[in-house]
Amino acid sequence: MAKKGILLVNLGTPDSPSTADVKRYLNEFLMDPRVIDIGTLSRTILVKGLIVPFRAPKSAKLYQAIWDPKTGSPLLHYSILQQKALEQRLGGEYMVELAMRYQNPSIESALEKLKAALVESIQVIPLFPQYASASTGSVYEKVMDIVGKWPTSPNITFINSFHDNELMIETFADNAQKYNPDTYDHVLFSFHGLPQRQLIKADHTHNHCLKSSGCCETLTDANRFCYSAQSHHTAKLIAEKMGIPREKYTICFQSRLGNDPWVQPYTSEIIAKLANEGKKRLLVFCPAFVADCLETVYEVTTEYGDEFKALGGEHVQLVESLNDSPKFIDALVQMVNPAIA
Ligand SMILES: C=CC1=C(C)c2cc3[nH]c(cc4nc(cc5[nH]c(cc1n2)c(C)c5CCC(=O)O)C(CCC(=O)O)=C4C)c(C)c3C=C
Ligand SMILES: [Fe+2]
Ligand SMILES: [Fe+2]
Repeated sequence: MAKKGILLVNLGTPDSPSTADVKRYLNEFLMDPRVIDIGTLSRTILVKGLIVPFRAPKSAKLYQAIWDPKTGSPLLHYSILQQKALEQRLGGEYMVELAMRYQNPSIESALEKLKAALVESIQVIPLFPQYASASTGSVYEKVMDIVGKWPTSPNITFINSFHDNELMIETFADNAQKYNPDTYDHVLFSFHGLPQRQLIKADHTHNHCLKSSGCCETLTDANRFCYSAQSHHTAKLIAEKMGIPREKYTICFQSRLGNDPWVQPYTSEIIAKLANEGKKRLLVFCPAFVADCLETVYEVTTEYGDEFKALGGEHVQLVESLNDSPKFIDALVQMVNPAIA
């Protein structure tokens, strides 16, 4: 009997932490018009002339700091574990492939494997809990660019977002327990940032995002694709699950690139504010990522940790990501087939 195909897609990572490989990765990533959403000529000048030449050697050093001698990039390592665990949990009826939107394993190669196995259907799961055009939307576009050219169009479906998935929320809450959350002065929910322009573009009502104060902080029917509103919703659900009172946590956005305004508040500014208020210990969740990666292991633990200490703080504790925790694999099983979960 033909198997059902599942394609897990995460963002991407360089093949190695060498400057040449980081350059290739950043070029592919940042030349995506959904990631830097400006005209082609301006994007080419900005990315190839400015960002990549200056950023690649610096980023390569950061990747070298997190690269495991045996398992390589944490993002790829945990993604492979997720793929293997999901395939095992789903059983013989399913074939699970992993791809990265940028670099390797490529979406092309993963789709070719599913096609060669004559799968009866393909379900694509972009591994981004909150919808953004720069992440989920880009995966849709790339998959459809490839599959749309096949002579036989497969039965294909996509998971759009899973910002409120109960098992995902529980996994983050469970992961925090071992740090005794009550012993922290404040909790941060730090999401990957996004240019404000992209929030406005993704507003399908054309009349909602960033139109009034706080409009992107509550999820409603009108802004259901808003990355900020979905992020606020995820944070609220984790906080509720853990019983963290509203005044004890802040939702913020990290990893800003360039000078354009991004979704606010910025994590670095919140860290400085909390240090100035005399807070000593911070517990940080990064619920935009399903796997630990440069943005969690390096940016939060090392960069924000050092910044906080330099301003008088004592400790920044990252709550591990979902990685291959069995409950998160259950969440993926549920997305594929609620009857199995
Ligand atoms: C305009 C720039 C960027 C946008 C928009 C953006 C959106 C976005 N990214 C992720 C997930 C990840 N991003 C990661 C790294 C990363 N992101 C950017 C820039 C934008 N991201 C850069 C330049 C980098 C590289 C790191 C660096 O050079 O400092 C990663 C980690 C990859 C890894 O190998 O570990 C992830 C994951 C999402 C979900 C998103 C939209 C919401
Ligand atoms: Fe990013
Ligand atoms: Fe919004």
